[in-house]
Amino acid sequence: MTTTDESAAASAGVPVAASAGVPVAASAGVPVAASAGVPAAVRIRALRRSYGDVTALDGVDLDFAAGTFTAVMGPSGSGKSTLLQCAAGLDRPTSGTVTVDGTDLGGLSERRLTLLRRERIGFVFQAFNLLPSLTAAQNVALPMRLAGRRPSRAAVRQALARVGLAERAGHRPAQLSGGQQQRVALARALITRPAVLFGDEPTGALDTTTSRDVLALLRELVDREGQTTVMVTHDPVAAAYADRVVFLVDGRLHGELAGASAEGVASYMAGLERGASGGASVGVKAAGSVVDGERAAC
Ligand SMILES: Nc1ncnc2c1ncn2[C@@H]1O[C@H](COP(=O)(O)OP(=O)(O)OP(=O)(O)O)[C@@H](O)[C@H]1O
Repeated sequence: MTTTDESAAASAGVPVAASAGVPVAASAGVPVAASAGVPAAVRIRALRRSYGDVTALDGVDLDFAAGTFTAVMGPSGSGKSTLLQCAAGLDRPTSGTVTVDGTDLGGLSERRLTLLRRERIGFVFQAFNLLPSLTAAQNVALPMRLAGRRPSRAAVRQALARVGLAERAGHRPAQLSGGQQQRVALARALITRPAVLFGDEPTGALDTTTSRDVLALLRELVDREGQTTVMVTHDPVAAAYADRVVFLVDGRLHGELAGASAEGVASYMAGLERGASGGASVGVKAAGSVVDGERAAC
């Protein structure tokens, strides 16, 4: 199987994670949404991931509440992609637990983990990873076909309709714009109705306007269908589409903002880049509010 095939297969069904463990003033370490009685689609506890001498994740506790949209930010090398890969079952933690939709990934054999990834987790990448020789419909159906299943035409059509591409089913990637190609990748990730959709810089290869269109679609999928979504991004404007932004620094959770504006996210990031004390604080509940600077000294 080629790398592209593997990516396509991996993107066919995904789980996610959520935030907890960040010192949040009003909820004492409980994620904002979870504290409001929303179950966690992804639960991460004491997550560590080392690569030789490099500690990419250093004890992360986080919940991603069902039906919410979370952005993960932080300086380069802070562990964002590693967090997503571990939460999506694409990488194995050195220690700690990841629970997706009630299943502890650490207890699964490789085969069962692969099955869970296909059925319960969706993943989209910066690169769209579509097979150029296949039509949009065939690309959407590919992961299920690789899993030995044949999705109905109606299911494929519906998946494309959910991302606004019902009329493009017969087009090949080269006949589609970048934004449309990412929408096909989204349809492919969502066809199994995953418990969690993960995106690693899903708009990183798109121009500003197209990027906003894709972000608006992600937001709509959360609002309309309750699609739990977790996205790594470097872009404060992108992060502002999320309900919640969590910040990693040196493999640790540094803080979070709820309902933040792009300016609020940019300000927090600027604080981190100045050396942590500037904008570091933890936001809770009220839209755009920043409450409690407890981790500011990290
Ligand atoms: N497979 C690997 N082997 C060795 N080190 C790795 C591996 N994957 C990640 N790392 C290291 O772990 C740390 C975290 O990497 P990660 O890619 O998760 O960071 P990131 O926040 O996503 O960075 P960026 O924003 O630059 O993409 C880095 O120091 C990185 O070099």
